[in-house]
Amino acid sequence: MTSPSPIPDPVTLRRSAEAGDGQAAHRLAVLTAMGLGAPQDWNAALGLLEQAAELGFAPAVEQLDVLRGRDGRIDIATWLSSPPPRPLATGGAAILAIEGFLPGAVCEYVWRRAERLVAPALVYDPRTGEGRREAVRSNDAARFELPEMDVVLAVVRERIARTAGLPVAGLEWSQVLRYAVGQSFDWHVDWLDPANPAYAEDLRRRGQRIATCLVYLNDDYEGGETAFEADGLRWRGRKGDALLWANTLPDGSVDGRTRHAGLPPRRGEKRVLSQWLRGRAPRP
Ligand SMILES: O=C(O)CCC(=O)C(=O)O
Ligand SMILES: [Fe+2]
Repeated sequence: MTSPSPIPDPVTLRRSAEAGDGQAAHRLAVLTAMGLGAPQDWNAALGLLEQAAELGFAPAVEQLDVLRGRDGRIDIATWLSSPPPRPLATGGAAILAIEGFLPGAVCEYVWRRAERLVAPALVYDPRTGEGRREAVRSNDAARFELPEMDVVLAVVRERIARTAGLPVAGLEWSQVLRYAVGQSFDWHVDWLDPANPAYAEDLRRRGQRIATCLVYLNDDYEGGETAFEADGLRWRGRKGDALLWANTLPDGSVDGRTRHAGLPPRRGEKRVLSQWLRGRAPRP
């Protein structure tokens, strides 16, 4: 699940950045965008990203290219707001589609970042606190923990949090899932079973996984829908569309109708960003 990655010291990073270290400027931009170890400040984060690019740190140049509009400016207010969600008919479960959630260039960027990190997807084992391989998931996954984070991903996470109306500090590390033909994510729920004592400590510390957001990074495949028990719903987005659903009911209890699966593509490769959202920031 989310092993704590130590937060680098912002003071040391700033010193290194001032001494001409572009990578340090980029790390500081990420922390500032995420509000980790430093107050969250998007304008300061973008300034640091520009500094990193000027210092020759190539990943910063690539991110600025993704974020800049035609006029060369970065409109952060627009980046952090999303098109309105549309409820899908699902017999009461809160499952929303958001068409055009991310521009195609961001989908391509996220996949370029994920491509080098994907490995067989693991299932969380509460006994060990680690992931283990299981037949339920035959797909591959990449997880962006803090050392892998960048400013574009921080923008995407903030946009997801704001759309869901949940604090960004409650987001787990973002993952990208890749399904080759025939690979699937079998029927499952995303919430942690409160009746299973093995999850008690995680639930106390981090709270329930109350929402899930998927962003479809491509659409040149056949099959591969996300299927829900609720209403027999089967949905797949176009490139850049998102699916957002609540795993819990308004009273906080888990919603069994949100059982779902990532069905196998029949042709082509499916790529999706998967974001699990807790309802609050972790406690110590
Ligand atoms: O890929 C899909 O359609 C489903 C993914 C999923 O269930 C998850 O990430 O929790
Ligand atoms: Fe899921």
